[in-house]
Amino acid sequence: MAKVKLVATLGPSSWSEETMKRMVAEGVNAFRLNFSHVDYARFEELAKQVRRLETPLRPLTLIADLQGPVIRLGEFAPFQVRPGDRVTFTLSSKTEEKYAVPVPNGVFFEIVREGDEVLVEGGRLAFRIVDAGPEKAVGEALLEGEVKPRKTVTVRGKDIPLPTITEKDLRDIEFSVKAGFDAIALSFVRSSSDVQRLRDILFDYGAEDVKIIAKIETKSAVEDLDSILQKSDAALVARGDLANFYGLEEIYSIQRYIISRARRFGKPSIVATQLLESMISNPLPTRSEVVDVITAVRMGADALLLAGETAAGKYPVESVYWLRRIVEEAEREPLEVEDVAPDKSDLYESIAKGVVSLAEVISGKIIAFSEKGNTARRISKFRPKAGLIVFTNDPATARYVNMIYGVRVVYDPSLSKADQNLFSKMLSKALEHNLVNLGDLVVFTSGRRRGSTDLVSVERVKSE
Ligand SMILES: Nc1ncnc2c1ncn2[C@@H]1O[C@H](COP(=O)(O)OP(=O)(O)OP(=O)(O)O)[C@@H](O)[C@H]1O
Ligand SMILES: CC(=O)C(=O)O
Repeated sequence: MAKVKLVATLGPSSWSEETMKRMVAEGVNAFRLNFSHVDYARFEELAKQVRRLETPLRPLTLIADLQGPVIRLGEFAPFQVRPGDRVTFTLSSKTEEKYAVPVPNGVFFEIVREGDEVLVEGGRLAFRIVDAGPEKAVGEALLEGEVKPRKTVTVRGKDIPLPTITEKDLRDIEFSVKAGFDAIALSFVRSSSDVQRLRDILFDYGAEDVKIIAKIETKSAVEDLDSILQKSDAALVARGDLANFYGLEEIYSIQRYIISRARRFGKPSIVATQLLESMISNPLPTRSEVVDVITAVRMGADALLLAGETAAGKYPVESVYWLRRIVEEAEREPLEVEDVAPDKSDLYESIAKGVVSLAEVISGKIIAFSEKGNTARRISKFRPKAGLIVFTNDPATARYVNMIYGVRVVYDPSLSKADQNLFSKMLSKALEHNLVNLGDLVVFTSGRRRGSTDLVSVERVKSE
């Protein structure tokens, strides 16, 4: 099994139970649903379908990806543009005028200025604005392509001055909590207060166990990254929308920066978008896609996310197959991640580092019990070479640590932190599940108090 976790977006190409089953067999650990295309009845059914496919040793994390504050084009007949062609963005929801593009949101006209670059569909089309007014903006096409209705529109480098959590998002959050989603991916986060706002909303629903994945896709988020990471449970490198703020050539270093900061804070990082883009229509990836996936693994990403490849492509199962195959190849060589030092102010983190060093010195395996996921995060931060087996009695924790690099999860409600024989029980279950072998040395760890990691013990696996 790959150490890097695999996330697949569900969509019309992949949401049959049979296809999902095959994707799980190929190694998918988590499913994402994109709430830009939400259909509550279907999503509720899919959430149930995901639960039917999971087992105590193969939890499946279900992620609700909120739409966030986006502006979409209105209704019009698609048309082709070539560089130099002029189009007029007009404040309306629908138009039949030639070369007119309706934008049904006044906010767009408040922020767009002469000289700005307007991006449609994440930059697939770009227009230089030559004249901007309160209800109209004239743009000159910079790229060739088809302008299509309902696609997203942004102004390069500018945040959209709408609340990060929109009315639609609020409805979607309520739905996700009720439908049993495990994590919410918050789009267009701009500061840690956006994350706190979601935390408060979840608290009001009594859904503190639902995890928050901060999508890093604005310049403000990159600039405020550390405090966002502190407040979030995971970070997602949203390479698609990052290109609204940065040049494509800058994506590599921003991805590396986000992955490395996330690890400093012991939070899982997920790399998304265009990993195997060509597989939307081809059964094989390109050479450069293979290199991109290997690069993300070597940088130390916890998880990789397929989007259009599995949601709307012709080869959803093959895409997962190739992603796993490339990841496994990348994992044959050591990671290129820097050695991080434990945070001196956090004793438990130093103990976790000690556990990893000890396991390495004695060539042992690590078995941890993690109630809320803290022990698993702390240990994984130091990237134990022999991996990490995590037992938990909490299903939310099982599905959270399931997104963390190298973690083999065992959900077992019969275990308890207070049990004097916890370590020996975990050992016999690990043997039963073939996670350890006779003769192996095992380093056990857990915490006596909630949130701590302060018990360590070493044992050799013997037949009982
Ligand atoms: N639930 C869904 N229903 C229908 N189509 C979907 C669904 N989820 C994804 N898709 C399709 O898969 C494509 C890629 O999915 P992805 O989640 O990456 O969307 P995206 O690139 O973020 O685009 P969008 O701007 O539409 O949110 C989408 O553009 C859409 O065509
Ligand atoms: C995944 C996503 O939202 C992005 O890449 O922009």
